[in-house]
Amino acid sequence: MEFTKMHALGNDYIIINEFDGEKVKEEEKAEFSRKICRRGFSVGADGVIFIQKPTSDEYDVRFRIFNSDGSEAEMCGNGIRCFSKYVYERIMKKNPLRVETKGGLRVSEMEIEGDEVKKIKVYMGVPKFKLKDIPMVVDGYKEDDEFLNGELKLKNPYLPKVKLSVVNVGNPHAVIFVEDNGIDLDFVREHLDVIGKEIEHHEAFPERINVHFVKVLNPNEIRIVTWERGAGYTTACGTGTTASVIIAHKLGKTSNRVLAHLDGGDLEIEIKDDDIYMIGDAVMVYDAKLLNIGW
Ligand SMILES: N[C@@H](CCC[C@H](N)C(=O)O)C(=O)O
Repeated sequence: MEFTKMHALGNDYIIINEFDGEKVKEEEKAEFSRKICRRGFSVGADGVIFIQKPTSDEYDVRFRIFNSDGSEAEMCGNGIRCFSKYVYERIMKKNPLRVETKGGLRVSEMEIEGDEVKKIKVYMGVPKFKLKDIPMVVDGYKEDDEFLNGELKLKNPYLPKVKLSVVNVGNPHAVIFVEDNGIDLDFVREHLDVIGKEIEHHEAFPERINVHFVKVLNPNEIRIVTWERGAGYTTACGTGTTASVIIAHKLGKTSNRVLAHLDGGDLEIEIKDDDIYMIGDAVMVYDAKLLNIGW
């Protein structure tokens, strides 16, 4: 099977082109993704992206994303930039590109030089804040309530409780401002695999959650360290950056245009009235043929 390895800010994906036909059977996609993402034993990646024909005329193309643990996510910001570049350069010269995702319609507008996509601006849909839309279940809150800088009890020995905010931008995110929790990003890095994992799997989140630790540097810049649902630590998360800026803006911490500094590089988020845009690039690393998926 042929595949392409791509990344955006070090968040790396295996792209499988199924536009002209299925290459991995539907019932095998989860197991296939888990195996092929295993670093050292197989190709290794944070996830797998399948390019498919859309299910209705409303869209040009369909985006599917599986995390490295085999779970299917609704959306992926870095992934959709990789996907859009691949689709434009190799499948259809459509710009803007209307993409069907499990999280709803996303529109990619590409900056082109020659035949190459240099920059991608993605319309990120309408964020949802109600607990029923995350989903989140927590004592004292009703399903139509929002959870903004609310307190959640934890069981790990390093951080017994955390103030966090939640938003769904297609997929669910918990945003934690370090300055509101009396911690810094060095502390976060030291204990990320314990604290990140605990929040991802917390009983308050029946579908698990992506977790982002954010430091506001000034109204136009933030720093983020991410723990992803289904993938653990990653160098960057596009939907997570979008979620972090939406929450920071809603809490009055930042302006409507923010440059986010992530471990893998920088990403720009713009809020224009109710519309949210993510602006960044993507890199095609190599094309290859899979000989042995590993185990
Ligand atoms: N890295 C992604 C998000 C991938 C999906 C996520 N782990 C989830 O399960 O929701 C991004 O760039 O947005």
